[in-house]
Amino acid sequence: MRPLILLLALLRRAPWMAVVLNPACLLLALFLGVPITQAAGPSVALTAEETTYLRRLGPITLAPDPDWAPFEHLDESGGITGIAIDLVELAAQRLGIEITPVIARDWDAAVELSKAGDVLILPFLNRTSAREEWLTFTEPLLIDPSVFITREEHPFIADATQLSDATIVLPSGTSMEERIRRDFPNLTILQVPTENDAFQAVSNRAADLTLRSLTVAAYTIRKEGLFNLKIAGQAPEQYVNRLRMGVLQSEPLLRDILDKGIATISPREREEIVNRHVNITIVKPMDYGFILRIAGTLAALIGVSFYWNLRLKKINDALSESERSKSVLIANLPGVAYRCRHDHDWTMEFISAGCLQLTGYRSEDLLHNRVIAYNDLVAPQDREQVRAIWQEARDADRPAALEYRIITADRQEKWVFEQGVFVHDHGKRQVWMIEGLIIDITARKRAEAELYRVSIHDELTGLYNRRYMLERLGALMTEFTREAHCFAIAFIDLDYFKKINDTHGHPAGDLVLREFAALLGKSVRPYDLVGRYGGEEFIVVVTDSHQRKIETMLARLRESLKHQVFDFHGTPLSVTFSAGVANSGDLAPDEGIDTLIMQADERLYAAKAQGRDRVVYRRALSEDTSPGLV
Ligand SMILES: Nc1nc2c(ncn2[C@@H]2O[C@H](COP(=O)(O)OP(=O)(O)OP(=O)(O)O)[C@@H](O)[C@H]2O)c(=O)[nH]1
Repeated sequence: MRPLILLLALLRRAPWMAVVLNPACLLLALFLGVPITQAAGPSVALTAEETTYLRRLGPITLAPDPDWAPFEHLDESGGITGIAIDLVELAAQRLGIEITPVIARDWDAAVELSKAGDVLILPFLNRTSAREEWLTFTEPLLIDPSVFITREEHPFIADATQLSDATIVLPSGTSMEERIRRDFPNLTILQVPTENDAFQAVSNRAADLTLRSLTVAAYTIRKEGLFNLKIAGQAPEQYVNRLRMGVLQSEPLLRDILDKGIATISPREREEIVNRHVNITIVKPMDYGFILRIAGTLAALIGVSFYWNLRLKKINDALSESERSKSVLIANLPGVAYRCRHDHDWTMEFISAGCLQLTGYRSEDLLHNRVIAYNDLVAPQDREQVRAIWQEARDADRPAALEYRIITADRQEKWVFEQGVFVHDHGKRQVWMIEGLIIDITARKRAEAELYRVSIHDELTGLYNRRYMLERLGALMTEFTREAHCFAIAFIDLDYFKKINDTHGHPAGDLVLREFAALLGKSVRPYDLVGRYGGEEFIVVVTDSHQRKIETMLARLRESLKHQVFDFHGTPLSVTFSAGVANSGDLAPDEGIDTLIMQADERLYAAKAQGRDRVVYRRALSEDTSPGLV
């Protein structure tokens, strides 16, 4: 009997001794490094029913295998010892019960005692269906893997099904034999009487391998000095030993009580008990096949990762290059790239650095309207139109392109061209932002304006040219037809102009043309139109014309001209003009601008024919005209 069982038994019979023994045990435990919990009293509370049951049950007997070291075996003094015994004792101590071992001759005898009901418990065995015929099993006291044992020179066993021509040796009467026959039909089975014989058979080459509990193997190799043996591989999961107490089927309550005690044993306590008997550190043998598989997988992973890293690097390089060129492009734009909200302020979320040059404000001044909103930069007269164009683009779901003016920080007006697009969400339901470009087109606008100005003006006199005058006459005619706004035209031609050219040269004629044009310009109201129709012929268009107004204007012109002397390098030059006038109000309904021009032209010729220096209005009037008469 183990000293601990003796001690527990003593305490149960004479509780007063605990007063003396508890401090002594505590000191002893501290000295030996034994966990305090092991010295503590019962830690499982039994129910009244369980206590009554145990009292009625009487001695709790168990029959260990006397020859199954290190789990259960006889020590030198004939007492039973081993891992199983220590685990049972610990559970019993936690339960506060006493378990009495009955030492049988051998394992078979122990089984017979159990089958006969002479002992209540077989302490440490795997559950099998054969054993379940008379036993009920507790939870495992210990879980112990099974391992293949071979001689030193034997290669590591990764998969025992691959072994050929191998003989496996097993002790007879174990639960393992039948399973091995089924799972490893490739192996020849050799049976020997005891556990120890199995190890010896491998050591002395009677068999190639055996399959035993790891704990037993470690213990036996060490104890028997079988150093030509080694643990060569772990058996599959179904060979793991779950070593339990087998309780007579008639005593399920005893099994439940024992389970309560087993549940209190911690993994650390199990490990300490096993080490106390085996004193081994288990170093798992190298599974080269497994390592090769892992190495292969790792190599494949490294290869794949290397490939993807390369691809990623290429993509990143391309992206960086693309980002770089985009940045360079944006930085060198003749304007700005932007992203703004479609709100009243056109709130900028991003605007490139060109902002400063374009607007006189830094990008950060415009971001989120910090200093100024973009809408405030748009020239007030263009704001409505800008908004309308963007709204139209949004409604039609298309990009927008527009030109408008902005007012810069130093109050200059600049023309800009903007092109942008709405950035939608995936469903295109909610508009996010507008993204686009704004470019300074002031220079182009000025060039265009100059081109246009040149295209509609006469170079010598600065008056509108014939093409522009005809264009405007067409527009006035349309307006007249639609809204009856009358207008009158006068063709004015200088008299005997050729003589000036002939007498004083072409430059003298140019001077007269320029000076006369200036005089003509001054004679009309700002909203009347004056142009050079060709050569020395001019045209005046008087809008909202009443006969009186054009008469007054031409009379004033003749009067001015009478006193006007053009100075050509000291040579005084003077000139008169003849004119023919036609009024849109006098046209028949089917007559248009051509008729009006023809009438004015005819009347001009009439004025010439009548002696020049006069104005002819209507045919009726022309009969009355005399030189100088208006
Ligand atoms: N200096 C100058 N002369 C021009 C220009 N354009 C036309 N002329 C001249 O104007 C003159 C027109 O002469 P005519 O058509 O005979 O007319 P006119 O001499 O004024 O005689 P009437 O019109 O009948 O009074 C021509 O000598 C043209 O060469 C111009 O731009 N500069």
